[in-house]
This record gives sequence, C-alpha cells and structure tokens, in this order.
Amino acid sequence: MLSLKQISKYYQNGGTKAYVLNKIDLDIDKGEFVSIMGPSGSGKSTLLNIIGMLDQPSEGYQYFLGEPVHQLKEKQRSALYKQNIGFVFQAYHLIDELTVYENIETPLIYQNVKGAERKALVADILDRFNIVGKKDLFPAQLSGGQQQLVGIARALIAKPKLLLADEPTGNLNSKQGEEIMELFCKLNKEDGVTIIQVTHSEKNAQYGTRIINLLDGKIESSSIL
Ligand SMILES: Nc1ncnc2c1ncn2[C@@H]1O[C@H](COP(=O)(O)OP(=O)(O)OP(=O)(O)O)[C@@H](O)[C@H]1O
Repeated sequence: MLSLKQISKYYQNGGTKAYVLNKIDLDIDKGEFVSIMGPSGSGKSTLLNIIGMLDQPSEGYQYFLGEPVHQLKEKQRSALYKQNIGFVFQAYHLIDELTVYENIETPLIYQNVKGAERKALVADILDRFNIVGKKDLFPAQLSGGQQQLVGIARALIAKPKLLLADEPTGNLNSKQGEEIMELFCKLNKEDGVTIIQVTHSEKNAQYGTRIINLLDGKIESSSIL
C-alpha cells in the first residue's frame, strides 16, 4: 500500500540541520494494523503526517498506492489524500459550529457526493456507530468518547483505504479507549481498512498486527504480533 525509502525530515537550527526523521525505510501492506510507538519527540507524529501527506519530507522517496508522492504536485497529493485516507486526531478536530450530522457529512461535500447519497451514507454510519440520537447536537454537547466516535465516523464516511490515527484514545478514559480500539480491530478485520496509529499505550498497540518503535527519528525495531 505504501513505501517510504530513505525518508528524512529536518529543520534548520542555526547553521545545522536538526533531524526529526533520519533515513526511514518502511513498507506497509494492505490489511495491516500498525502501531507506531516511541518516546516523546522521537518523530511519531511527523512520520504519520508524512505518511498521510499532511507534511512533506525533506529527503527521500515515498510511494502510496503505486503513486510516487515525492513527484506529485500539491493538488495531486491532496486529491490522493481525499480519495484514500481518513485521519483521526487526539483532539478530535471537530467543527464546533456544525452538528454531529454536519461534521460527518463534510468530507462528502468536499468530494462532491450528491445530496441524496450523502444523506444515505451519513444515516448508515450514524446507525452503525449508535449515535443516531446525537445527530443534531453540537460537539460541545458530547462526551469525549462520543466526540471521538464522531471524529472516527467522519474519517470513515468516504470509505478510505487507509485510516491514520494520532493518539486516538489520548483524551479518553480506559473504557472509552477500549471501545475505540475494538472498533479499529473490527474495521481492520471485517472491512479490510488498513490502519496506522501512533500510541503511547502498550495495551493499545497490542490490538494491532505490527509494532514499530521509533527512537531519535530512526526505526529502532519492528515486530509482528
Ligand atoms: N516546525 C518545527 N520546527 C522545529 N522542530 C520541530 C517542528 N515540528 C516538530 N519539530 C520537532 O520534531 C520532533 C519530533 O516531533 P513529533 O511531534 O513528531 O514527535 P512525537 O514522537 O510525535 O512526540 P509526542 O509523543 O510528544 O507527540 C520534536 O523534537 C519537535 O520539537
């Protein structure tokens, strides 16, 4: 599904380059559920953002679904992202002024999906996530766990092939966190969604099929579960 070759990311620090990622080689296949772990500052979010094409590497080659991402123009990258990737954030990133229904519908509007089809798709996912009763509420009227469910529903509404999640349970209590991890497992096993999550939690990482440990911007180890 994706391949990174000798990917580096650095920031100029005075006259020197401060490397955040240093010559990363990584291949991820369709159907994997990968957890990226490592100490704070080791480059996990930077790696996830590069994989998701929200950030660009300083050096290296990157392929996604056979496309050479490093050669694509901004507009092409953005189209590739919109068609194939859903992103879930720790802080939910919902739009406060929109209802649950409208938040979930937004990616479909960006993709020019027609009104009737949008309605059917949103109704379907609200039902699946058991949040039909919340559809007219605003994010501030929901619990953290419910907000994250809406964030995941929004990330999934356009049926992405790849789901990226940066500390998806970071703001949740342990029961809510477990529910989200079980949902991820189901999405991975039953719907075939490839998942890559950044997590500090060894327990959450165990839900996946592979753990990648980052240290100082390098892959220190990679283990299949
Ligand atoms: N715009 C920037 N300019 C300079 N340094 C940056 C910039 N953005 C990120 N960094 C540095 O990159 C390093 C890696 O950041 P990153 O967020 O990827 O780490 P992380 O492993 O996800 O950490 P955490 O677990 O704390 O979220 C950090 O040392 C950070 O200070």
